[in-house]
Formats: sequence, structure tokens, C-alpha cells
Amino acid sequence: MNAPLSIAPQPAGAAGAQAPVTDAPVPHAPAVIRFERIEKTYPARAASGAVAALQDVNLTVPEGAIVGVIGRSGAGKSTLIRLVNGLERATSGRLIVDGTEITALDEGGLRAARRSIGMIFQHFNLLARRTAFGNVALPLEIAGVPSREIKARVEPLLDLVGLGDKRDRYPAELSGGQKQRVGIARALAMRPRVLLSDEATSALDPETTNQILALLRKVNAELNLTVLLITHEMAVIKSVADRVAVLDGGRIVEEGRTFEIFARPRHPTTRSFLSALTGATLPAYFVDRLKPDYTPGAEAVLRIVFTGAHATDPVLSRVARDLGIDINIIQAQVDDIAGEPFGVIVVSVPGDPQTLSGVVATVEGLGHATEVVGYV
Ligand SMILES: Nc1ncnc2c1ncn2[C@@H]1O[C@H](COP(=O)(O)OP(=O)(O)OP(=O)(O)O)[C@@H](O)[C@H]1O
Repeated sequence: MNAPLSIAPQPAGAAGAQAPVTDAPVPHAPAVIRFERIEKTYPARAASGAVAALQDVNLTVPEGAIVGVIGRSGAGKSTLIRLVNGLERATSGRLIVDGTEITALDEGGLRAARRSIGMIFQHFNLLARRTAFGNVALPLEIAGVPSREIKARVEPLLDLVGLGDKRDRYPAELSGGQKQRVGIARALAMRPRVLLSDEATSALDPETTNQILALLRKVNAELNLTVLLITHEMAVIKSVADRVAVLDGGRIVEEGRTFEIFARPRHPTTRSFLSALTGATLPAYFVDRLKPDYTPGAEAVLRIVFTGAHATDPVLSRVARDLGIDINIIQAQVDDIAGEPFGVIVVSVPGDPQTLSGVVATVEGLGHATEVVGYV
């Protein structure tokens, strides 16, 4: 389905209570994680009422996929990921992980199920008194694996994450990125089928973030590991996730292939995450001038997404010619999302509603998606 984007502002929360928008069917690979009508309500405390942290969450994570869940602070991301390994219990609904109904397990059953689920954390959660080797070995020791086998399993894992030469270093002697590599090796020690990533790159600088995300892609591909990650950064989703679910106020408001969501975001929350990403790549002097609303004489800043083989130049020259307007190119870049070419061009055009809707209609009529980023 190629529903064009409308530039008409949608009332806040207009889509919030509806079913999530999704146009990409979940691939046919078997589901390794499946949330079915999951609800999670934290009970009332003395000073505060009950909190509905997750409502009617339905989400499928296909085998071998990397699925990202993005949401703002308080959207319910941590709650969602902690349900998967039973650190939180759902109030209602069914959650199936690797063929086991997690929601039906008692504590003993959960302990066993956790062995096939690895997890990495924002602050790494390493034991300061153990070396890199000792941290990776810990889950194996707890499971009673003989020490010779532990060595045979831990050393290749340290090599896999690029830390073969740091096996005897303590966390305090490692950089943030190296600590997260230890965290990843530790999460893989029990040979899980599922890896959960809880804001694993939020404490890292951009370059280290990219290295860790590349490592996640590598272990996903080499070990056919299914990955569910939560983040508040669209850049993380763009770099690593095959599919994305947008969580807002405890509900999944949009879900689909990352490429499709980037090309045609439909929910206001998704759009605002993408605008923030576009904003982050625009020159600072320009972002400082951006206003959310039109004032007479202002120019509209339009983000146009070109997918596939469409050329950009004929579109812009045609719009300029047909409407008799000037178009200023502010930024143009060709990106790659999950291996598919994806061109984004940011332009400014006359911002009066009539001209702007003419521009949008022409560009969308040629099959491209548009979004008004703001006005200057
Ligand atoms: N143990 C708890 N008891 C009561 N309320 C909780 C508890 N944990 C989370 N909440 C509430 O549930 C909602 C969702 O919280 P959650 O931590 O899942 O969100 P989040 O998207 O992970 O946020 P952040 O990005 O800030 O970590 C919030 O309103 C939060 O205050």
C-alpha cells in the first residue's frame, strides 16, 4: 500500500487509541517472540494511582530479525523488554518466546527459559571484581558448566567481540565500548536464541555506538540470533533494525519494515522522531531558525523522501516549473536503510498554504513522500 503522506497536521493523539498503522506484513519466518494483547499495569502506591504501562500490545519478532522498539521516556519500553525474560509479569495477555508461553511459567520455569534469552544493558552491568573473562564465564559457572568447557566457550566469544587481547582486564580498565563488548559476549555465553538490548548504546559516543551496532548485526547474522532492542534514538533503528515498532503511551502506534516507516511515517509520534533525526543532520544555524507554524512570508521546510530508482532532479525542476516557484536545496543525502537506497532531500519553498499544498500534491503525485519539518 502506498498511502501518500498528508501534510495536514493531525490532532495530538488522534491515532493514539486506534490500531497501530502497519502496512508491511510480518515476514513468514517463524515468530520467536510474540506479544498477544499484552497489558501491564503497575498497582497503585500510597501517593500515586495505578499506571497502565502497556496496553493491548501485539508484536511479532520473526526468527533471525532485529526488531527495534522506539519510544520516549515513560512510553513503556523497559517494561516491554523486561516482560520477555520475566523480570516483569504481564497483567494479562500472552507472551510466547521461543515456543514457550512465558506468561504461563512459574519462577522455576522462568529461570530455565531465561537461559535461551541473553540481555545487554545501557550501563553494561559488569561485575567490577571480575575480569572480562570472568564476567563472560559467570552465567556458565552458575549453570554448572565444567571449567574446561567454560574456557573453550568463553575464549571464542571474546574473539568474536574483538576482545581476545583483553581477557584479563577488569571493567575499570576498559572503555565503554569494550565494556559493552564484554556485555555482549556474556549475553551470548549460554547460546541464546534471543538477545534483548536495553538502550545498549545510549551511554556511548556516536562512533562507538556505530561499532557496537555493527557488532550486533554481526552476531545476528553469524549466529542467526533474533534481536529485540529498545531505544529512544531513531538513528539506532535506522542503522540496525529490520523492523520497528513505535511505542507511545504504552501502545504500539505504528509498526512495520524500517525502510517503509522511514519513507512513509504516518503516526505523529513517528514523524516527530524522524523530524528530530532530520533536524540532527541539518546545520545548527538553520535548525535554530526553524519555527513550528507558518507566519506570513515564511518559507516551508520540506523533507522529501525518494525511494528506489526515482531521480530527484526532474521532480524538483518540474515542481519549480509547474508552480513557478523557487526551490532552495538545503540538504541532500543518499542513505541506505537495511541495504535499500533511500534519498532524503530537504528544501525550502514558499510556505503559504496554497503554494505548499501544490508542492506537496505534485511531489506526492510523482510517488514520493513529503513531510513539513517547519518554517523559516
Ligand atoms: N515498578 C514500577 N512501579 C510503578 N510504575 C512503574 C514501574 N516501572 C515503570 N513504571 C511506570 O510505567 C511507565 C512506563 O515505564 P517504562 O520504564 O517502561 O518506560 P520507558 O519507555 O522505558 O522509559 P525510560 O526511557 O525513561 O526508561 C511509566 O509511567 C513509569 O513511571
